[in-house]
Amino acid sequence: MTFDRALSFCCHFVIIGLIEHIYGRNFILDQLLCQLNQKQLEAVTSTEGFIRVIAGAGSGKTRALSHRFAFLVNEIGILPGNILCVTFTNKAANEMRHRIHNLIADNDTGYINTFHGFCVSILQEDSHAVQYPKNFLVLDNQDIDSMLKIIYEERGLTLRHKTFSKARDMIEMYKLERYPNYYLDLITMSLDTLRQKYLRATDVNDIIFYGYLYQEKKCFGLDYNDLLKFSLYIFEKNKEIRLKWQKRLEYIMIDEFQDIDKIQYQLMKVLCGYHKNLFIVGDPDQTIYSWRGADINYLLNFDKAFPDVKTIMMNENYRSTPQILSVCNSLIDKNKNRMKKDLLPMCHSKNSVLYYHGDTSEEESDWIADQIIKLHKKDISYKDITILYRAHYVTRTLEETLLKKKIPYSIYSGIQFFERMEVKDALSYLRMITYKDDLSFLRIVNVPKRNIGKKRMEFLQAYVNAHHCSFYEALKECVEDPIFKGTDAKDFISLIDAFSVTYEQRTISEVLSDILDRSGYEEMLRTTGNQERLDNLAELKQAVYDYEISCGEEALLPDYLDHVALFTNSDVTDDSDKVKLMTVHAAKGLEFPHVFLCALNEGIFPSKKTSTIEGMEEERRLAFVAMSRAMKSLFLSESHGKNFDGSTRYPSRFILDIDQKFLEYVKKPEDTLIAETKNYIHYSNRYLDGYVAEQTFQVGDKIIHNVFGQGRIKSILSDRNAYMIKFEQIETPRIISFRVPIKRA
Ligand SMILES: Nc1ncnc2c1ncn2[C@@H]1O[C@H](COP(=O)(O)OP(=O)(O)OP(=O)(O)O)[C@@H](O)[C@H]1O
Repeated sequence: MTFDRALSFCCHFVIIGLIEHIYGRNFILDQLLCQLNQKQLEAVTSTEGFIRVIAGAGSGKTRALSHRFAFLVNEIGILPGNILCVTFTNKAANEMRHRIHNLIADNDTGYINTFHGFCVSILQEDSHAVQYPKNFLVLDNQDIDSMLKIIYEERGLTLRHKTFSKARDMIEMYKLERYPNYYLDLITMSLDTLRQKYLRATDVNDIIFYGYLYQEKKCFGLDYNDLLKFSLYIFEKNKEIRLKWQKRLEYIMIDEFQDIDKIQYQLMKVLCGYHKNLFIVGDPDQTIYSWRGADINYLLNFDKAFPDVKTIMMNENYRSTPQILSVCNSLIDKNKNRMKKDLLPMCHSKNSVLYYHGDTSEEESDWIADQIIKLHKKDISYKDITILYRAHYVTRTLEETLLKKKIPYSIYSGIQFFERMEVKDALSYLRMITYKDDLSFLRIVNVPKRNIGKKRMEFLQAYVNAHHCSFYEALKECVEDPIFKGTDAKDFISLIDAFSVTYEQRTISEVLSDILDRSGYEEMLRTTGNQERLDNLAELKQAVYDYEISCGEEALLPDYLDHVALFTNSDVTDDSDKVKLMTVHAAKGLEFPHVFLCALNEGIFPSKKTSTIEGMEEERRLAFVAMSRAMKSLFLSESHGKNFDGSTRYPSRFILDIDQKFLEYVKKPEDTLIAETKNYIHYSNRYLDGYVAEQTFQVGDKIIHNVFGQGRIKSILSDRNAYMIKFEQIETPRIISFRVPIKRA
């Protein structure tokens, strides 16, 4: 949080206090509730039992959730610590926390977190039930890669066997599908037995998988899957702990319920088992994570799974203009498998949705840039403009154009902020002070250089293996050995030990600045003249400071480290005046005044990886999510040319799906291109799994085939979706798929 924001919070609390003093509590309640429409009001005040809100995009779900929290606290008198509010991302959790802060004027905002983040809270309190220490490590991708490095070196594997990113995916798949009970190995096996299992493995995947489990257990590290599995396991095995959490969580609210997966659903079911107060909000049209296990049926069948469910529908949209909503409604209406609902506009405007077809991608980028310049001339800030796309690779031409036309922009992604070398190093120093774990040790013991190179590390590794201790313990025990003569090992130990003793009495930001200074890390960056890295460290310090302000007294270093391990790049916001570029997935749950959705081409959006009918519907939902982010204006564009694989680029079917009367064509594709596109879509649809071609003819009908000419249907092979046809010009009959167009003769 910036200083300005902190100040505005304080002012807000003072003002609430004053109003309460002058006008009394009912005035505050009226203020709280008068910001809501009828349906929102119903959602906010229906506190008991199982409530499902099916809400359209921009209909104020987030507003309803935050006001409901405030109503429970301010009106009913529930303590914030007895409410759990689950959001989809950390960014959304932060946003919700701020909003609730504003509404309840209380520092304690209870549990507002993602499922993973909430599991960290469970385990911080109860990991003893699985013999894990309270200070377990939450692992992120870089930690996993460091572990893979150790395994690869130990077992002679190379990236040719498997890249780290494929290995990570494989581990996740093994945990979810192949060995769903893997966590029992972590919990019940001794470290030695786990190591034996790893050493006995011969298959590459098994070596990596068991090597990883061994490494995880060795440092008491838990990845995202483990956090959920461990929590569920504890609840299953330990009735007392389960009851404690169930009793504590008097009210549970879950946002973005359309994207919940099986294990999150199981956890939620356990948690609401005592008070039975569960409030869920979701939009079936915004399910975009099926590929990661999300299942829309949990939302649709909620009323069958729980007793006396009250369902509230919210369709009044406060975000977008009527024109934008007509485009969104008309697009999503083309999905067959959906609960029909239209978004109703509450805003007024005359701006049309513009569509531009470029002959080349340069032309498309030029048009976008020119539109941005026009908006900017009308006093619209760059930061109110966002360019969305399906996949990162389309941004190259766009970036070149923005640079050329001197339009400032920032991309939400690339290397993730918390994965940048200097940020990871700084966090490793903090972790070293707190946990003294091997991963952090290996990362920073020789950064900056302390003359502890390969030979000395091998020496330490041998000591660790022989004495079953950590690297840090090994270094401390061997520091007087002649091999460490001429190194800065002693200074390193004094530094870490000194900070370990004092960090609990200091603020995290103080510890961070001090360790970066005294370790010589910042000095190292200064001497190499790396300003960008220094700027990133400054940004990290600001992030730590924001965390301290929003968490109050709870802000301890171990909490911060757990919090930060759950972060992704989309959680870092850049508030400077720049156009934002991001993928549609990253834009989920956000809104922007002016939106450009570019590269709307077949093979890009919908993605060429789409291989099923359901997948195609998910792509359409994704396009719907993209368009429904726009508040005041929406610009759609695409361009002709060739794809990477040499295939022709056609305009996306999603443009054709939209009722053309809702689009204003700035430059329209030629009629022939539109005809070709329709033809392409027609044919490519038939290759999607789940495509059911209809049987349109009966036995005996005379038909004409494009190539074989006239013929007569002899029989219908329903099980194979095909006809047996005797063609006049061919002697023997042929089996012809329903997929192929055949005309009646
Ligand atoms: N009752 C209301 N009156 C006026 N404005 C409202 C009302 N409810 C919500 N809004 C405004 O509408 C916009 C959308 O609200 P919100 O972000 O809560 O929607 P959402 O349902 O969470 O959206 P999505 O699912 O598309 O991410 C916000 O700018 C919000 O301030």
